[in-house]
Amino acid sequence: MIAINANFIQRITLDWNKIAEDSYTRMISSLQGLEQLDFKHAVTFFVGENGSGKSTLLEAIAIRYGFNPEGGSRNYQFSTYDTHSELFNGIRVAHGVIHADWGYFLRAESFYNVVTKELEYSDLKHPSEKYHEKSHGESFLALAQKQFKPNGLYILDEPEAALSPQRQLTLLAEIRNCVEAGSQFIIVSHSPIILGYPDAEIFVFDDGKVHSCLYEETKSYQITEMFIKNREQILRNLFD
Ligand SMILES: Nc1ncnc2c1ncn2[C@@H]1O[C@H](COP(=O)(O)OP(=O)(O)OP(=O)(O)O)[C@@H](O)[C@H]1O
Repeated sequence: MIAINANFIQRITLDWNKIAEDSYTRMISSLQGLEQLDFKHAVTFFVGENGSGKSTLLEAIAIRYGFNPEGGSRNYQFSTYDTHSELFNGIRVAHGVIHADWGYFLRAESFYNVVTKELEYSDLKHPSEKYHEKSHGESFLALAQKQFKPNGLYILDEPEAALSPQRQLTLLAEIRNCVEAGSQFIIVSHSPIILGYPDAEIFVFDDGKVHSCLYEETKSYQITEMFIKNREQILRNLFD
């Protein structure tokens, strides 16, 4: 039986002719040979070393899909500090037959600005959730729980940054509920807990290319496992 791909974003293609010659994105080795990426699973992860280009590509996809570079729903239009790359100029998104009812771009790094905007956008009909009156992790999870809806497209950049391991598990359950209700997620993560989501495709941005790998092959899994099993020896080697 052929599985039907019900994703809202099914494929991205990258036309480097549309990217400026002096763009720093041309220097990111994992992206240099990238022409196409297929999204066949409801949950796709981008993993890899710091600086390997994950957020640059995630952000370009989000902007091309119509999200504000700093995050929020597609209704959010603001800019606190313009740092996004022009990679989105070269991106083409192949949409599925069905369009998403809702969507949210959630970034750990600009979360403060988004919840400040949520307060500014609030009115009597749409009261603020007052995220600033909660802790970082409480507010991050509360925002996710409020915004995750059926048939939505969710782009998350390092959602674990604010979350305790316990709350990362809660986030996994929220993602599961949402996926079962027809949603799609594209997530950058370093967390061995978040990456443990079943039936996901994991794209690694290391070794000068973007390529698929298994959960157990990720550095996040391997280094965490090695550390927990050999903590004393690893620390001795590290400190000596
Ligand atoms: N505004 C910018 N100007 C110049 N170079 C940039 C800019 N933003 C990012 N870079 C460079 O692009 C590369 C990829 O950055 P990116 O943020 O995509 O990495 P990442 O894989 O998401 O890393 P991390 O895991 O640390 O978040 C890095 O080497 C970074 O220094």
